[in-house]
Amino acid sequence: MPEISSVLLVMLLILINLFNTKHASASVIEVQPLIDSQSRNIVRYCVDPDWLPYEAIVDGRHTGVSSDYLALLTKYTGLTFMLVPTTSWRQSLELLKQGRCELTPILNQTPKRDQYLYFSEVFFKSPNVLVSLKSQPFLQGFENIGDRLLAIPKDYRLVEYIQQYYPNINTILTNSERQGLEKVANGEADVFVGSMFSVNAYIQQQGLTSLKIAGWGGPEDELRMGVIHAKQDLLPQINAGLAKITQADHIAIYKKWHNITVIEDIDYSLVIPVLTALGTFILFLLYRTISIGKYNVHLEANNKQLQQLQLQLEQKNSDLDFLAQHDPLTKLYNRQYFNQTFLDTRQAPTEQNHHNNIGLIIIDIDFFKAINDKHGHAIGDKILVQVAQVLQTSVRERDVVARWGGEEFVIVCQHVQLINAQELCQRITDELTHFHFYNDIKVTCSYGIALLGEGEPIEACFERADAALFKAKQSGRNQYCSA
Ligand SMILES: Nc1nc2c(ncn2[C@@H]2O[C@H](COP(=O)(O)OP(=O)(O)OP(=O)(O)O)[C@@H](O)[C@H]2O)c(=O)[nH]1
Repeated sequence: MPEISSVLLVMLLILINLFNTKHASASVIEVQPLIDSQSRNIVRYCVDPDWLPYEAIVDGRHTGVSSDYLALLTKYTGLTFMLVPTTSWRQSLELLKQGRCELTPILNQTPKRDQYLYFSEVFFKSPNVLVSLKSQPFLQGFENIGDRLLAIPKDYRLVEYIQQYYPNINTILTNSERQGLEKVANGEADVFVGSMFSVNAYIQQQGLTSLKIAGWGGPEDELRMGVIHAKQDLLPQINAGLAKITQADHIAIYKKWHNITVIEDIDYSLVIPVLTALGTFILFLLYRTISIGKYNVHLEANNKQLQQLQLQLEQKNSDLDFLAQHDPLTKLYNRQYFNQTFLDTRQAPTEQNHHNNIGLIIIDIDFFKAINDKHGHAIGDKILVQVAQVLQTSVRERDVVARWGGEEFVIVCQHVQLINAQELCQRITDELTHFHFYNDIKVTCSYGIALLGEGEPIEACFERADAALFKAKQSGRNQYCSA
């Protein structure tokens, strides 16, 4: 992760640098038009058009460190500086030699240049550095260059320096610092020597990240302004102006143009494993997401199935509950329900039962065997169902009708007197008379009535009702008897 962060940091620094450079290029010295070429206040000057951050010509305008210093000199000397545009440093030097330029604002002093220029005091210093591919060892200085091919911009002070002090070094002259650096990056030269500030700027602008600073390159640059011999009278004014430049001004210019940033090459040996690991992790996440998605679909289907099974189970349970308490043929309560509810002998008769005035009616279909015999058992079943309907519709809502077994039924009435139970039996008899049974079969019933006595067990009451039924049968059927 630190590697990724440093890559991002370097990208950020490059962007900042580009912004600064662009911003800076807008900071140009405004050159006043030449009104009177003989005027003492107008100084024509030439620059290196391609030597950022020291100086350059961008869109026909002078920019860079020397541009800012000339702006200060304009303020402190009253001189007006007018740029004579050139396309190369060599051309600028030629124009200076010819007197068509009177000043150049930033350069090193050399014996050759002394022949046609006078130099101001030093106002800017910068070390020179050796630049090589990262694969090269650290060279420390010119002593360790050996057989390597050294690129130097032509007409730069360093050419004279190398020729004088290291004549055995193999050199190749380039048109500019930019071209020299590109030759090293391309492998056409092994080492380049140039000013640290401008080297750094070019490496960043061109993205030459395969290069590194491999050592110091000779004496540091001591940069001055140069005026042609014919204009030597300008020199005191210029030195006086330079002397007025405050430390704060120097630092401001230095900060504005000096942004040395060591550009780290992307370490692909680390980036590739990191990307591979990241890719693997993303693939794993993808696989996991797909698997979970499939599992969820499967789970959802299972849940639906489970819900359906649960519904079926609830239905079955409900059916079972119903069957446990009801007669499957007539759907009336069955004998088990009746016993559990009314005839549980373990329960003593309660006060509640007595207060409720419970009446029991046992009902038995007359001559049902003959119906079965004559019309068949299936019709017999249908008759049982129809009798059950008649009983159910004849009772009040709170009365309970149950099939006791065979062709026998029981009705449990609450809050009844004997007369009410007898009326109920009569009502049922009337209903049966008018009811249209299958095959126009005539159906009658006999009834045994008993009211629950005070303190009497329900069981005993039931036996009395049964005895009353027997009596009704004995008395000719189709009638009720009370016990
Ligand atoms: N179809 C049908 N017949 C049943 C069912 N349960 C009992 N039976 C019949 O009911 C008849 C009862 O006959 P019996 O006990 O002799 O009584 P009965 O013929 O009704 O005569 P009485 O009660 O004396 O009037 C028998 O033939 C049983 O087979 C049933 O669920 N369906």
